Amino acid sequence: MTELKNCPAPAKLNLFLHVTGRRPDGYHLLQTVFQLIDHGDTLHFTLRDDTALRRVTDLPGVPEESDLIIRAAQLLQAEVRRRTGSLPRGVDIAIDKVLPMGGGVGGGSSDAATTLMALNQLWNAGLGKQELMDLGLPLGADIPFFIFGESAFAEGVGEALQPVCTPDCWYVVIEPGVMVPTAAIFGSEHLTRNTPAVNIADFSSHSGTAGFGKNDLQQVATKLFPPVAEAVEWLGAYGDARMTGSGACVFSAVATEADADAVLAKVPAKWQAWKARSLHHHPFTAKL
Ligand SMILES: C[C@@](CO)(OP(=O)(O)O)[C@H](O)COP(=O)(O)OP(=O)(O)OC[C@H]1O[C@@H](n2ccc(N)nc2=O)[C@H](O)[C@@H]1O
Ligand SMILES: Nc1ncnc2c1ncn2[C@@H]1O[C@H](COP(=O)(O)OP(=O)(O)O)[C@@H](O)[C@H]1O
Repeated sequence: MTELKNCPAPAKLNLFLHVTGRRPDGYHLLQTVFQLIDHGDTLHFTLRDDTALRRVTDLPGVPEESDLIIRAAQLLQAEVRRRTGSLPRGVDIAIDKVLPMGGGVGGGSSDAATTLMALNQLWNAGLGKQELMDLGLPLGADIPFFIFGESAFAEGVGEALQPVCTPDCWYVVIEPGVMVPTAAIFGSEHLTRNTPAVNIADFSSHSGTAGFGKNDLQQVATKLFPPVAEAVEWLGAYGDARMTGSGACVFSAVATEADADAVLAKVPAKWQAWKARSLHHHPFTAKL
């Protein structure tokens, strides 16, 4: 095999996100439910004759060397060399970028996770799922989840994962048109960091699960970025609207695709908005 085309990198939504404490290194301890959705980027991998790792698609604002796709590929290439003594062949990586950057839908992390899974196969590297998850974690806390490959209840910084049953539904997602820097939200003096711990059964036994808990990062993000507050208020007229991750995207669950279309038809033109269906499993791990 010399190429892997059309590899999906789906987005996630954080159905709730509680900040329960802080690690000694300053990183925040979270509890969250990650929901996979059927909207995302698509990556294409082609082996090269040398050992270079190249992104062949321009991504405005993200230099090639800092792209999580390239950094993930470098990590795995080095790991394969450590294990086998030889460097695997280089790769050209193309990306159809759909997901908003800094949107809280995990685009960069999902791209990196798909890269690790695709190159593990293309290079016959033979790493197990947990090994790939461990390799990805230092690059981004959401990467292990995407490799885990199913909707999950997460703790720690997001790396301690348990599968969880989530509702089959559609989501309307609004992009409020601002990029929210994750570090600024976690660094805010106004962030509450002591939400009492819940357990997976509390989430699972909640009937309207999309409305369980809250997003502790939302209060800070809406103060710093008024367009996020505006989107929460607007979408709130159609259901329980909340922010995903550290923002900026805002989502609400609806029962059917027709319901999603009805809300989308009314979204003010100044915002990008889209619909997505909940997924139980990652569409790429299912293919592997
Ligand atoms: C908030 C979440 C929820 O899914 O998602 P996104 O909104 O990014 O999608 C993640 O925990 C995002 O984790 P990760 O992707 O690793 O965050 P980064 O952007 O690398 O973090 C930027 C900075 O935020 C702070 N940070 C991040 C995560 C965390 N649990 N505690 C922190 O204190 C750290 O100062 C870190 O240096
Ligand atoms: N392949 C990539 N796609 C998106 N962002 C990337 C990528 N590689 C690096 N980044 C950087 O990571 C940051 C966070 O991106 P992203 O994962 O899309 O947002 P979020 O963590 O809010 O869901 C971006 O602002 C960008 O600078």
